[in-house]
Amino acid sequence: MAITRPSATQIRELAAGLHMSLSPEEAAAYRALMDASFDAYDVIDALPDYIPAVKYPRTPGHRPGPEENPLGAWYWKSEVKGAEHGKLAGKRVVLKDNVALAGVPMMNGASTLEGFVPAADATIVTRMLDAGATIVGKATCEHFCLSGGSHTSDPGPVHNPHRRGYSAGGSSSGSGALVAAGEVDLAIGGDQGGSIRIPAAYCGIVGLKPTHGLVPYTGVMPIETTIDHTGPMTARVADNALLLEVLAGPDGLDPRQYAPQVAPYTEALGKGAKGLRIGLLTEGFAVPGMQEAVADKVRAGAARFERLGATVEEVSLPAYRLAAAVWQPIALEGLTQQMMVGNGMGFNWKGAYDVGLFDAHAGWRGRADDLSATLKISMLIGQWGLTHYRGRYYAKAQNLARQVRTDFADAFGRYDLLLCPTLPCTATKLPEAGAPLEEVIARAFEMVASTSPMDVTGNPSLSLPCGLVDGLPVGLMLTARDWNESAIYQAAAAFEADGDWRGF
Ligand SMILES: NC(=O)c1ccccc1
Repeated sequence: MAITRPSATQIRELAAGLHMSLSPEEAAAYRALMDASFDAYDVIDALPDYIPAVKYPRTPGHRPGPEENPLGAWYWKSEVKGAEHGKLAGKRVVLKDNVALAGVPMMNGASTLEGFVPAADATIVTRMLDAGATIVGKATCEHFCLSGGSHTSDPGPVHNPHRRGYSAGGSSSGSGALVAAGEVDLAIGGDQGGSIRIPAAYCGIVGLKPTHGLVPYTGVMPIETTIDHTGPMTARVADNALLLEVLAGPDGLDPRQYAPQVAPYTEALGKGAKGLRIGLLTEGFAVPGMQEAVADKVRAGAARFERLGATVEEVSLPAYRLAAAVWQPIALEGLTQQMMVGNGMGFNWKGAYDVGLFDAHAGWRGRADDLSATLKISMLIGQWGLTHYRGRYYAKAQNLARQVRTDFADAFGRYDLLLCPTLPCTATKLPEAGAPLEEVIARAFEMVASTSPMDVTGNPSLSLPCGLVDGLPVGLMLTARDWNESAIYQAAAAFEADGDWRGF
C-alpha cells in the first residue's frame, strides 16, 4: 500500500496549522516537489518493523474476575516461563502494566489505551526470563502512571493489603499490593515522581528506584525521558538486590543509559551497617503534611542504624526542596510533550520505538474527556507552560536540575546515604467513586514533594519498611550517590536482619 499523498488543499491546511500562509499556487508548487520524500515513506511502509524477537512462548492469558482479584491489583494474568536455570529460577514476577509483555494486553491504567497489545517484550522482561523467572501477569497501575494514590486506574481502585478501602499507593499500585499480599515473589514498578517508593511505603515492602539509566527503560511506556525509571519491588531486601542484578546494565536501545555502572548488588548483603555514614536529611522531615508519628518512626529507624554501628548526623540540603519545585515543569511540560503530544514515546532519540503504541495511544485525542483528572490538570499546566511561556521553564528547570545534582553529589562526598521518611503520611482512605475533584487530586499528589527530588537528581533511592503507625506501614527512604545501590542494600539488609519491622 502506498502512503497517501496530500492534496494541494491539504498542504494549505497543514501550512495554516504551522502558521504559514500559502497561496493555492504555492501549495501546488510545494506539493509537486514532495514525491521523493513520499517515495521514501513507501519504502519504510513496505518493510517489516525491526524489533527485538520474542524469545519465550506465551498465551494471551485472561483478565481475572473479582473472585480472583480481591484487591483489584491484577490487570491481567498470564504465564510466561523463562529459562530452566538462573538467578530467578522458581520466582514469580508481576509487571506493572506499563511494561510491554508481547502478546498480552497493556492499558497502562487508561481506558483510552485499552485493547493495545505490544509486539515486543521490554528488555527487562527478556532479562528476567533469561534468568529463569516466570512472569505471571500485569499489575494494575494508575492512569498513565500519573498519581501517587491507587484510585485513578480505569480498571478500578487497588486496595491496600493492610487495610481494605485504603490506598495501596501509586502509581505502581498493583505491584505493591501483590508483593505485600504474598501473591507474587517479585514485581516491577516504574518511578517518575515516586511511583515505586510510594506504594512500597504504603504497602510495607522494599522498593528501589535505581540510578537513572541503570535499568533499561526500553519497552516501558514513558512519561518523560529525563525522570523515567523502572525497578524492583520485593518483600525482602535480598530479593530486591538479586532482581536488580538481573535488570541492570546497558541494552544499547535506551537514550537514558549514557554510561551505567553496574555492581554485584547481592555481595553488599550481610556486610552490616558498621561504618556507614548516614546523613539525616533535615528537609525530608519538613515536607508538607508531615505527620509526627511517621517522622518519629523514621527517627527511631535512624537510631537503630546508629546502634548497628553507622554514624548518623543531621544534614541540611536545601537543594532537596528546590528539586521538588524543579520536578514540576519537567514532569508537567515533559509529559504533555512526550507522553501525550508525542504519542507515547516522543521523538528525537535513538533506540527501540513501539510503533503499535504510537498508533494506539494517538487515539487519546478522540477521547480526551475520558482522561483522568490527574492527567487533565497536569496537561493543562504543562500546555500553559509550553504555549504561554514557550517551554522556557522546562528549559530552566533542566538547568537547575544540574545544579541540584551537584549539591546532592557534594553531600554524598560526606555521607554514604541520606535518610528521611519516604512519605509524610501512611496510607490514606481511597476516595469514593464520584469524590470531589479536590480530593481526587489531593490523594494523588499530596506526597510527591518527598519522593520527586530523587527523580530529578537521578540518585538511587529505596523505601524500606520501618514500622507501623496505627497498623499501617511507614517507609524509611535511603538515597545514595549515583550507581551506589550497593550502599543502600548494605544498610537496608542490616536493618532488616535486626528484627521484623512490623514490631518496630
Ligand atoms: N509516575 C510517578 O512516579 C508519579 C508519582 C506521583 C504522582 C505523579 C506521578
